[in-house]
Amino acid sequence: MTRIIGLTGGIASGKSTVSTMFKEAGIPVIDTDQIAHDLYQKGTTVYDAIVNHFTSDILLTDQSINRKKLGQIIFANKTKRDELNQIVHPEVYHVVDAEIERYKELDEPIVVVDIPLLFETGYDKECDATVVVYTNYENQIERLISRDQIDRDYAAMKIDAQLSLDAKKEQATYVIDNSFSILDTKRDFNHVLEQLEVK
Ligand SMILES: CC(C)(COP(=O)(O)OP(=O)(O)OC[C@H]1O[C@@H](n2cnc3c(N)ncnc32)[C@H](O)[C@@H]1O)[C@@H](O)C(=O)NCCC(=O)NCCS
Ligand SMILES: Nc1ncnc2c1ncn2[C@@H]1O[C@H](COP(=O)(O)OP(=O)(O)OP(=O)(O)O)[C@@H](O)[C@H]1O
Repeated sequence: MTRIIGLTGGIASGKSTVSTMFKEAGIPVIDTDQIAHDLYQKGTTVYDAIVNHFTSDILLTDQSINRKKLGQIIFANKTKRDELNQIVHPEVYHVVDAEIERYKELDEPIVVVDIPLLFETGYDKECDATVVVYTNYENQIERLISRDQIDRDYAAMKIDAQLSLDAKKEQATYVIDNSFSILDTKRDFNHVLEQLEVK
């Protein structure tokens, strides 16, 4: 029986940091950001649907999708964000479901699905347990500013595009606090592995 663990957090809370820890523990991770990224390649139905909806204004000179510009559009406008989500999410979850079936055929004991919008899309209902990577709002802002080289207002806009981290924490089976050092986070992570009885 393959157990499905939904991994989420807030933007820049540390999902990828914890996702790497699962991989280092030998646990397969399905990364929905990466799946969405791959679906954006020129020639896919998602690429065509996005260009059709948002026009070629969101293309770079090499005809690839200008992720930065698309981000600026959708993080500032909920209607456009919902429209992009309606184009992308069904295709992402189609790939996720196929990946999970493959792991079930391999009789993999546990699979982690890294989904930024786990609760927003209701995919937590498909999981046997959920893990929320938590940090405080100020940390999220600071990390976004330094990682994405954006200003405070845009960082706040990106954070506000999701359910609050406190709300996600409330719904989580397990919470990993990623507010301090990576060593502290690793301690929380190892505790979650024990709870999941991963040998
Ligand atoms: C807006 C886009 C172009 C920005 O691309 P960029 O390379 O700058 O960021 P990346 O894809 O790595 O996402 C970074 C983080 O942004 C947040 N985020 C991404 N999409 C969304 C969204 N639709 N709503 C809320 N937060 C989002 C997540 O926390 C994600 O981890 C891209 O995120 C996108 O296409 N999003 C729509 C598809 C989606 O919802 N992806 C999330 C996983 S299914
Ligand atoms: N404990 C920590 N202390 C300091 N910086 C951290 C910590 N954890 C993560 N970071 C940094 O914060 C940024 C966000 O981390 P990470 O990419 O893991 O978050 P994420 O939730 O996957 O982000 P996104 O939602 O954008 O995919 C990165 O630049 C990372 O190096």
